[in-house]
Amino acid sequence: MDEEHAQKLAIMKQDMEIANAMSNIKHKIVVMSGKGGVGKTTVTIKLAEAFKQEDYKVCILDADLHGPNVPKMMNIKKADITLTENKINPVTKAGIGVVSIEFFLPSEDSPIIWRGPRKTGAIRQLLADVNWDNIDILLVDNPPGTGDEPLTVLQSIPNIDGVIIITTPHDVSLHDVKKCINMVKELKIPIIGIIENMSYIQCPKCGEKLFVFGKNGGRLLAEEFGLSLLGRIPLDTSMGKSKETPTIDSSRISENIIKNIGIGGFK
Ligand SMILES: Nc1ncnc2c1ncn2[C@@H]1O[C@H](COP(=O)(O)OP(=O)(O)OP(=O)(O)O)[C@@H](O)[C@H]1O
Repeated sequence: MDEEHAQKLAIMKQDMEIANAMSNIKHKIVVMSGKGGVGKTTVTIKLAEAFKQEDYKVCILDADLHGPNVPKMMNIKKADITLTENKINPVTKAGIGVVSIEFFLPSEDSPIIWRGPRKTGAIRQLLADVNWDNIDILLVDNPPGTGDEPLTVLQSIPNIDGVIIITTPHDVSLHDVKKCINMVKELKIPIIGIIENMSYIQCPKCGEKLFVFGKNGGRLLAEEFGLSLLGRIPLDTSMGKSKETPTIDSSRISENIIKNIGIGGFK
């Protein structure tokens, strides 16, 4: 057998291992953005909390190898990794399961200096080697953009229910997110909808909404692609050192997602 053939066989074998490992997850949702810093991780965590509030068993996969921020934002200081039948168990925090590459780095400041194949290999190995049992909703925090790692996530996870696209009203974010939408469309994966983060600032005194980064960008984007705008999240101006994530009410958005992908009837 030549090397190319052997490689193809190894990929097929791993595909089967991934499909098998993930077969009991009821719903798989991937959260994506065109560029970094728009609040993808924040929204992922807030959605997980909202789903948990509704008694769904939720797990987050932090697939962002270069900036695995989920543990920090969820205040997971030291993750004690346990195994069941040689599979990694998600670390549970506040009733939410978390799997992050950061758990396997020597320290939280250790960078990943790997080239493409090693990174995609690490993502696929995590998918195959985690104990994904007993999960109603898996939320995947995908790295930003349309490169190797987000593509690996989309191509390796079988039967993704859909992708949630995060943007801010800034022109650059709206511009970059279009590429992301087109990539998901090309892969024929459903898009659940768009969430516009940092949409406006609400005056604490009079309640007036100030659209400092532009108005209606998310809505126009949704219209252009025939997608639904799942919600708009204001900028929390009280973000500071005292808290890891902004105060956001994402319950309405999670309800929209549940409606859009027909989750319900199980818990
Ligand atoms: N609605 C909001 N109000 C205030 N601050 C916010 C809001 N959303 C996100 N942030 C803050 O913006 C910063 C970037 O958010 P986050 O890390 O979630 O973005 P990201 O898209 O996941 O970034 P990356 O992909 O580059 O890791 C964080 O400090 C986060 O607390």
